[in-house]
Amino acid sequence: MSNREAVRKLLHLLKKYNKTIAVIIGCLLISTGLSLCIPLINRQIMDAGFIGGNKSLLIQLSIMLMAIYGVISVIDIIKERKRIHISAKLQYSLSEQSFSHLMKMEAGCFNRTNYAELLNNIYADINKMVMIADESVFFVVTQAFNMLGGIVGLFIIDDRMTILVLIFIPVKFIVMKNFAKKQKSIVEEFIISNQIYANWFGDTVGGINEVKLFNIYNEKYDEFSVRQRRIIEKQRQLNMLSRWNIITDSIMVHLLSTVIYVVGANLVFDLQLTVGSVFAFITYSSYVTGPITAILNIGYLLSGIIPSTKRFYEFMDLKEESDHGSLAEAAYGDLELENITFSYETEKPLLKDVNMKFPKGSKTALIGRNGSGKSTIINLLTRLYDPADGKILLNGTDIFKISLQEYRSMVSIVSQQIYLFNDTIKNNICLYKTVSDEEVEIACRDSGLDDFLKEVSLDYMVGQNGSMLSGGQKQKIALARALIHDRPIILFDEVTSNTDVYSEHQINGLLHTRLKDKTVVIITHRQEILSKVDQVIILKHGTVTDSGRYEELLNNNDELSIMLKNNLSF
Ligand SMILES: Nc1ncnc2c1ncn2[C@@H]1O[C@H](COP(=O)(O)OP(=O)(O)OP(=O)(O)O)[C@@H](O)[C@H]1O
Repeated sequence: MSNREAVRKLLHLLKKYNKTIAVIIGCLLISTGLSLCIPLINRQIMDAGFIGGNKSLLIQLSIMLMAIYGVISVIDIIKERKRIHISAKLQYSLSEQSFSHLMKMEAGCFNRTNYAELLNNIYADINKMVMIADESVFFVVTQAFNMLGGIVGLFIIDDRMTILVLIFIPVKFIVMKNFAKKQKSIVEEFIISNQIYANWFGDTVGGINEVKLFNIYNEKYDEFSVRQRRIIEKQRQLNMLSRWNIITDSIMVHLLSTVIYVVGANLVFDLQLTVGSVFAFITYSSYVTGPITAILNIGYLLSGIIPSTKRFYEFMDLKEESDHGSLAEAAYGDLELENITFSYETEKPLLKDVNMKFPKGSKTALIGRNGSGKSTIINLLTRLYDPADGKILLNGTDIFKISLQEYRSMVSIVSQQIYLFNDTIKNNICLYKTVSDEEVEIACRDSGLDDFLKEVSLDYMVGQNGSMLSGGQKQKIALARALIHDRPIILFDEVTSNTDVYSEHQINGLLHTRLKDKTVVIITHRQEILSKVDQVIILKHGTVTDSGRYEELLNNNDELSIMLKNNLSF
């Protein structure tokens, strides 16, 4: 995305608030107009009041000044309320957009990024983008007005000295522009360093147990040190640059004031100018030179906002799950994979022309060596990924013609990689579905979780991703969850890998009792289950090599019989 496009997107964000922005700019123009009168009043206070000895005029003008300051303050409060309102609305709207996009993103988008990096990027980018409603952005709009008023004020006082100020403008502009350019490049490096750190941090915290068990703390510490130092160095450079910016600005302003004092003093001594005029002139000159910094500060500000805007919209452009199906109600029936071709990465084809049929209410076991594509079939059946070619049919209807929500409401998954929310066992089972306690209890009994529930209650908090539970207990919660949601198609992804013989027996029993009418696809190499299912499908390197009833395959498929006889795992 180009800078121009990023600016266009930012302006588009503000479009909704046109009216409020108009009020803010109106307020700023009124207060700028009022402040332009202040130097002239001050000049009168000095010349006619103090030097001329006119006490009553001095009091009147002082009261007038106070009133002007009062009005400016009231206007400022009105303006700030409006501005803060825009800022808060923007923050909510960007957060809301990013959250709903995140929920709809394709599963593949999460393969190369971790949650800490995502959180860091979204949080940092939104905070930066909201700065488009920063006070200084609106302030700059009125600065042209301020400059113009300042130049008029200067000319009113003395046109010769005004030339001095006008010569100063391009000098200051060039110096300040250099600062803005440098800051832009440091900000970009700072953002990249932060992103690298957040990615590394999320990855390291995710692998905290590996760090401990493999004693790699020192190596991780070194990595931390390199990454964190890079960020701190960039931050240091930014702080120093900003300090140099302020110092240079102030030296230049003082230089101009000194020149004005010297030239002004000569004019005062020659009785061509009053003392009050010199002070008013200095104030007006700050009205003219000040905006240069303010305008370039916008460059400063934008140099931070634009990279964040680009990254935010690149994130927003990540592909969402396709959901073009219009069918809001799908009929339960046979599930079929027809000539399915699929790959996670284009250069590495995985599934090649795969055909499978799971008749309504049937039980199918998928077997094959590691990496043969079993879980990938489940990923396609849950529509976490879309096939590159071929069709998946439910009761003869292409599942892509069914709305994603409707299709997903027909499928449950019991996976070895179940994610448990940091909530109670009951809430993890029900997942926002309202069910009676009795139903939950029955599901817990059928899933074999009731043993564990003798030790803890259903209100037991499971910890971050079920960290307070064993692998087997987590899988039983996954099974109870599937039973409670009672969907017609149930996919078991290696659920028996973490279960003991008793639980395996229980799952096998369930398949032929409570789940009797469901279409079940189960990835397992457990013989007790294989021997009872309606069909076993063997996958090898992404293709179906054989299928049939277990006993038939045992007799006809050499590879299977050798492996099972030797009790080798698939
Ligand atoms: N998200 C992914 N992105 C890229 N490649 C992937 C992804 N998930 C799996 N793969 C690759 O696809 C291939 C098939 O993986 P899959 O998980 O389907 O195998 P599997 O048969 O279930 O294996 P296992 O028995 O080890 O669980 C593997 O080579 C794997 O490296």
